[in-house]
Amino acid sequence: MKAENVKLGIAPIGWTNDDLPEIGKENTFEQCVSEMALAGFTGSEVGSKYPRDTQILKQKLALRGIQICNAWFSTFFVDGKKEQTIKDFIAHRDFLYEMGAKVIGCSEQSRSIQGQKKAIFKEKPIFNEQDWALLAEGYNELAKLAAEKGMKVCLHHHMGTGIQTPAEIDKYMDIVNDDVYLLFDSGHLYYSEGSQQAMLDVLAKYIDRICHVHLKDVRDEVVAEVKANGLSFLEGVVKGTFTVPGDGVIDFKPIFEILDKHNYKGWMVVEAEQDPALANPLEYAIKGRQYIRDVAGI
Ligand SMILES: O=C1C[C@@H](O)[C@H](O)[C@@H](O)C1=O
Ligand SMILES: [Co+2]
Repeated sequence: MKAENVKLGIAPIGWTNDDLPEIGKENTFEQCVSEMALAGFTGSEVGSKYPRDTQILKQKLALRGIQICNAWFSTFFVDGKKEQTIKDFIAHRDFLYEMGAKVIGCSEQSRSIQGQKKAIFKEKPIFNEQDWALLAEGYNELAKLAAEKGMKVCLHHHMGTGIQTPAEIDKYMDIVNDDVYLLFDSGHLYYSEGSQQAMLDVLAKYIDRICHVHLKDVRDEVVAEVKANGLSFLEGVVKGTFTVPGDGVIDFKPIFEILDKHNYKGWMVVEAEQDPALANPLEYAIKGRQYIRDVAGI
């Protein structure tokens, strides 16, 4: 890949999982960002242990050569919580802007089961036409608010949410304005479809509307167990559904090729939530970084 186009980050979720705070609670913020730098990354998303004071956070990150490139934001438009979502979004946007990020990765969490004890392959929400209209109206407004600061809004398709499958991504991309973007997460698409090709098709189809990338690998045998036993998303995470690129079933070479061919400019963020007691975060960060060096040439 062309090194001048792409920056490499890693998410703190491999050290401490904010969806399951028990996982990695012993890992400190300082350890996390120091190990990110040690493994060769220059960017990070934001975890709950990060200082919220932007001056303090900037100083601690600058010491390690790390920049903030994005932070997760939950939206609740389909639940009818537009006013609160917009208010919270503006505060989140201003924090990220102050930190120098250019994109805001959002996920529609109305009726999401990703944090619940429900079978991830059986009980996800399905949006109706009225839900989709609320979603489009909300995301079109977020895009305008982001543009006020020269930033972009992208939606994170996610297991257990109303926008998980390629058909749901198509619907979303169809009904929002062109200035609303997509966050491509390899792990969530592969997990949902069980198919490398389906994942690549989404990437190729929307490459010009993708402004942020999460690199997540998947362990097929854990997905099979999740399916067979009706496990929840988080039960799967604890068992090791996800891992760093190169350690699971996904071949990232064609992903890098599509991104490179279309001159993708932005961040690729390794995001591999698993139990840090079983998968040492520094060791796995180094493993993921080496794989990217070997396969993407950056
Ligand atoms: O981007 C992400 C953020 C996490 O909180 C989430 O559950 C994870 O799977 C993900 O892709
Ligand atoms: Co992700």
